Amino acid sequence: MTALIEIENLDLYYGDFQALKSISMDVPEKAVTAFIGPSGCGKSTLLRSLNRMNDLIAGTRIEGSIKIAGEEINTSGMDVEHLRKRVGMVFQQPNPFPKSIYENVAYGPRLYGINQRKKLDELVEKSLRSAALWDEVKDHLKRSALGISGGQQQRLCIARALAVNPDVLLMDESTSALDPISTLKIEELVQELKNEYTIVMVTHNMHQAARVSNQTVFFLNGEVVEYADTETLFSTPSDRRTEDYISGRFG
Ligand SMILES: Nc1ncnc2c1ncn2[C@@H]1O[C@H](COP(=O)(O)OP(=O)(O)OP(=O)(O)O)[C@@H](O)[C@H]1O
Repeated sequence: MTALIEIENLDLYYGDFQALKSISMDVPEKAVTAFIGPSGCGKSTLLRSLNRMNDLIAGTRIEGSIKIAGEEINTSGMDVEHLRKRVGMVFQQPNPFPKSIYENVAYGPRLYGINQRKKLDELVEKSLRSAALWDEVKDHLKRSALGISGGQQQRLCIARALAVNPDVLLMDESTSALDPISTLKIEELVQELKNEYTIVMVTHNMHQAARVSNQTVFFLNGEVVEYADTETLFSTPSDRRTEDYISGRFG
């Protein structure tokens, strides 16, 4: 598989505290990569590094290299707005804007200068279809996004991210606030989306990582302990610490 993201010797500090230690790994294109590990091991920090969301946290210092499609993103010259268009993100809690369903999805395209109604209508429909939400909302696109269920709101947030045509979708525990049926819908959706997008997901749920991902990365104390294809990592882990974690001995 081709690597879309190449991370090399990445160190990240929050003030004096080193949260990521010499991380080197590749993220393959058009596949699902899962980050697992106990609380506080650095999963979300690495995820946020991939679209420079850590820039928003005061006192953060980062060293090392992250290349996306061959382009270094850890440089002062990087256009961060453009990077976040290419690398979209969905969070733990659904966070639709207090606007209509339509306007949530049209927001990004409008920001990037698309104002033609017909073009926006097409983009909204395409994004909602890709997020497996169209059939449920097509007859009330003008209703408030805050009035739909949590699971639908999360799929709306996925549609909003897809509307600006990203290459990468980052998902930070994006199903942990949802009921089992909504979770399953998003897991099925991720299976579809990986045909077109590179997906990186943080999950606390090892069963989810096993069900959904192609590659799994196990983190501990800011380090990558093991990185393998998901089946191998869960069936024959090569590091004792991975084995202890996936068999529930800690974390
Ligand atoms: N804004 C911050 N300022 C200072 N320290 C932070 C900040 N964010 C995270 N940390 C610390 O960095 C370490 C890694 O945190 P991170 O949130 O990346 O872990 P995680 O594996 O995603 O955890 P969880 O599974 O609980 O979300 C933790 O020790 C955390 O306390």
